[in-house]
Formats: sequence, C-alpha cells, structure tokens
Amino acid sequence: MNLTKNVRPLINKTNVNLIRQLSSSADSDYSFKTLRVSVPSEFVYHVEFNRPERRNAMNPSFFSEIKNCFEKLRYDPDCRTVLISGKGKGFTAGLDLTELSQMVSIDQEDVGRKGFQLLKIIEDYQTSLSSIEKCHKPVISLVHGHCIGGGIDLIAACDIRYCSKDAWFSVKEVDVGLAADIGTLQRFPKITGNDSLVRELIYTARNFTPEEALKLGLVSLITDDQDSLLAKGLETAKLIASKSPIAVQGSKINLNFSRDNKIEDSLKFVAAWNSGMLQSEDLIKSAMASISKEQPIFSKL
Ligand SMILES: CCC/C=C/C=C/C(=O)SCCNC(=O)CCNC(=O)[C@H](O)C(C)(C)COP(=O)(O)OP(=O)(O)OC[C@H]1O[C@@H](n2cnc3c(N)ncnc32)[C@H](O)[C@@H]1OP(=O)(O)O
Repeated sequence: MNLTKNVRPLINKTNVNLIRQLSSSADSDYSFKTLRVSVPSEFVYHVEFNRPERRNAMNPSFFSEIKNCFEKLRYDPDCRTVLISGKGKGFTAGLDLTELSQMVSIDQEDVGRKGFQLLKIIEDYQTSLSSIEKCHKPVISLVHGHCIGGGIDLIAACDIRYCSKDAWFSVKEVDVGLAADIGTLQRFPKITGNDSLVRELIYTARNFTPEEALKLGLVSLITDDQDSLLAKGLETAKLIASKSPIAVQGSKINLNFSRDNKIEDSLKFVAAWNSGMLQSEDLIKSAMASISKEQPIFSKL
C-alpha cells in the first residue's frame, strides 16, 4: 500500500511563491537597512540578508542589526522559530573587505591603544553572532550559493543548517591573513566532530561542497534548488512552531548548556530547570493532545 498516496505535501514549489507573496513584513520594530524581516507563517520569522549588490557582505551596520534583531526575537512572544537566508546570488560573502582595511588603519599611533580599539570591534562582532545562539528560539539557516568566512561563523551559531545543491562554503579567513575570531574556531569543530577535516578546511581555506558539508554534519539536508530550500526550511519551522514553546525553548537552552559544561553539571541544570518548567500548563496540554490525537494550541510565551 502506498502510504503517501493520499497525503497532500505541506508545501510544494507552486505555493512557495504564494508564501513569498503572503508573508507579511514584520512590524516597524524590525525595519533594518541590511536585513529584511518577514513573517511567512504564524510564529515563524524570516530574516533575510539584504545587500545582494555586495553579495550580502557583512559590514558594521549588518553586525549591529543582527544583534538588535535577535535580541528582539529572543523575547518576542509572536516568534517561535527563525529562518535565515540571503537575498540574491548567495548567502553571504563574509566580512565586508572594505571594512578590513578601515579596521587596520585605526587613527591611533600607539599600538596598545590601537589594540584596545580593535578588541572592542572584535568583541562587538562576536556579541552580534552570539545573539543568534542566545536567542531562545531555534534558528534555521538556509544556505544557497556562496557562504564564505563570516558566513561560516554565523551559520555555526544557528541550530539547524540546510543548503541547496548550488551552495559552496569556505572558511576563508586564513586567505585574508587572519585567524577566524567570531565563532568558527570555537563552534565549527564542536558541530562536526571531524577534527582532521575541520583543520584541513581552516588551514587551506579551500572551497567545500554541500556533500562534504553533509558528511561533516555542518548541514543536515541538501535540497535541489533555492525554492525547495525555502520550502523545506519553512516546513521544519512550522512544525517546531506548532510544539510547546516552553519545551522547545527549554530544550535549546539546555542543549547549549550541555555543550559547554560537564554532563554532571548539565544534569543538575536540567533538573533545576524542569523543576520549574514541568509545572507549565504545556505539559498536560501536550500529553492530552497526544492521547486524543488533537493539535494542541499553546499560549504565547
Ligand atoms: C573582526 C572581524 C572578524 C571577521 C572576519 C571575517 C572574515 C571573512 O569573512 S574572510 C572572507 C572575505 N570574503 C571574501 O573573500 C569573498 C570575496 N568575494 C568573492 O569571492 C566574490 O565576490 C563572490 C564569490 C562572493 C561573488 O562573486 P560574484 O562574481 O557573484 O560577484 P562579484 O562581482 O565578485 O561581486 C559583486 C560586488 O560585491 C562586492 N563584494 C563581494 N564580496 C565582497 C566582500 N566580502 N566585501 C566587500 N564587497 C564585496 C564586489 O566587490 C562587487 O562589487 P562591485 O564591483 O562594486 O559591483
């Protein structure tokens, strides 16, 4: 028996365009210069890099807007999950290279003072990308075309990564004369668990393919094209958004804690966490819905 025969696909190519048309822009709190934020479905936010003419290169406005955007999303009760993608030919070309030359030509004679100014810039950029990891809502990055340098730093701070067949990746920092300093060296090895290949990719800065990214565990899905990438991302986001926000956001917070701490400490953390959260109405609601096979409706969080 063909079990899928009578199941209508949630999303297909034709209604991807419909999704684009229907997705309403987020309210004015989310208006930015380098990002476009929309709401393609209830509780699902879509953050799109919006400098296609510069291949979505990451300039100072981009870093400050990413931080503002994800700090807002963190506590926005209308948001339960976030999609990130790039407008135009690719995801992002990484650091805006015109910035790099400005950064090193800081108007200070003294090397120590120059160093402290650079320290602030690096810390600000780190804080910007860490705001994605600190956002309580699961963040799904959707990579098409190029994902270079700072792009790897950024997707490494996301929860889930999908890409399309045309994607290509490069940890490019060594080629521009620096050790990556805003997350790749810290997060990428922990995501992939293949120290040898990770080091090869970092030291050589060579391009790598979606297949290699899949084998590494950097991405968990490759789609045929950008439309199906968006469709698949939205499908996963909608599924996550239909679950208890207490359970999903608690899971993200505990996964991140466990990654950075010992098992014994993480067990203590989740025990303390759940001694509060198990008292939530979401627990009974979810359990009852499982028995009655009905779709539960959860209050905003
Ligand atoms: C404290 C800081 C920590 C952060 C460190 C991060 C480091 C990094 O990210 S290292 C990686 C830097 N990026 C690169 O090396 C990529 C450079 N760009 C490219 O290789 C190509 O442009 C690309 C493959 C992305 C796209 O190629 P395509 O043929 O499609 O387009 P182009 O004609 O090359 O580019 C179109 C215009 O965009 C400008 N542009 C592209 N990338 C950047 C960039 N990274 N920074 C600034 N501007 C960029 C390019 O100059 C073109 O502009 P125009 O000629 O005025 O049209």
